[in-house]
Amino acid sequence: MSKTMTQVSSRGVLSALMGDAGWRDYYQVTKPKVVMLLLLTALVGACLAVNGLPSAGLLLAAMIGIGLMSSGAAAYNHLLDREIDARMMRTRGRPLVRGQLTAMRCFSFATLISVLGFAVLALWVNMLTAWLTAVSLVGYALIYTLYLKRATPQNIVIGGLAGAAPPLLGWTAMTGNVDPHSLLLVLIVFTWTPPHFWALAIHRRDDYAKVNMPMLPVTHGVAFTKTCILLYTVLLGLVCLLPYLTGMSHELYLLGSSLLNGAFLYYAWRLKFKANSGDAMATFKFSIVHLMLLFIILLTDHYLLA
Ligand code: HEM
Ligand SMILES: CC(C)=CCC/C(C)=C/CC/C(C)=C/COP(=O)(O)OP(=O)(O)O
Repeated sequence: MSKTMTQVSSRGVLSALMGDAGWRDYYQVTKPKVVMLLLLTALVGACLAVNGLPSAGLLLAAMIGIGLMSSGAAAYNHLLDREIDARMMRTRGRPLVRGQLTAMRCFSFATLISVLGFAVLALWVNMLTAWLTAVSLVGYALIYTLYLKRATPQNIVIGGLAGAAPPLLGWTAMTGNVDPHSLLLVLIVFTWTPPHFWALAIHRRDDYAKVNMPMLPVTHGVAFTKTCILLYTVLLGLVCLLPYLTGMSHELYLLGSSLLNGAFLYYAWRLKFKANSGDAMATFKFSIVHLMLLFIILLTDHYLLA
């Protein structure tokens, strides 16, 4: 059957826009698994901000806006890191390194979805959330990626604030203001980030050393980094008590978070004192399960016991 003019022309426009890149290349630069966990924390922040169920339309708009801007931040990170990504084992298969996606197309894509996300938040959520999300995007894509990451071993402690913002963004999307309880959720993710990343950084120490990236295992050694992971994991356990102690969460959360933090502490202790070769990556992978389950327990506790 002959193709209609519209099919040919629309396909022509699409291929002109995408070039050699397939949709998978654009999808990959958004760091989808990271953004999905970020959105889970934003969803929980939104649900804990209200009694009962949040407005479905408002929640949908917030998730779309925050998701688009987080994806845009990740795409800018791929663009700005493409030179070092080409030299590291872990990242050398990325779309811009392979040449599947050009820098200009990645920049255009990142800008398009970031602007779209800001517009959704500004038009259908509120300006506070739109601006807070924009600040998080700049914090991660520029301040962390372009400066902190290359400047100091404390890069991810400070840069972690951007990735810890989503629970606050979900909360302000529902209420239009910054509640102290929402900052507790930010503090949990902020405290979780160093053990999360430093475990991976231990495993990838040689990669980061090769590109002169001042990650803690490179600047201060693996033993010191393991001690910092253990100390931050203890701190995380204490910080996770705050939602219960302030009355935001209840016994179900206290039990669940204590079990999860006990497990995280075991991983961090084993990494420090009884490490085998795969323990750093096992700790990194557990950190992701830990944060996901922690926020699911926060949500369950809110609806079962609030
Ligand atoms: C400055 C803060 C952070 C740093 C430096 C960091 C670092 C990293 C790195 C280097 C990876 C491996 C990525 C890869 O090899 O493709 C990773 C994976 C991941 N991170 Fe983080 N992270 C941070 C914050 C967060 C936050 C806040 C979340 C979610 C709330 C998160 C969730 C994840 C997830 C789900 C993965 C697995 C991605 C995959 O398997 O594709 N990270 N992180
Ligand atoms: C709007 C908003 C909430 C923005 C922040 C969202 C965001 C995408 C956070 C990403 C956290 C993360 C995986 C950082 C790793 O960057 P890296 O450059 O150290 O990792 P890489 O070497 O794997 O690229």
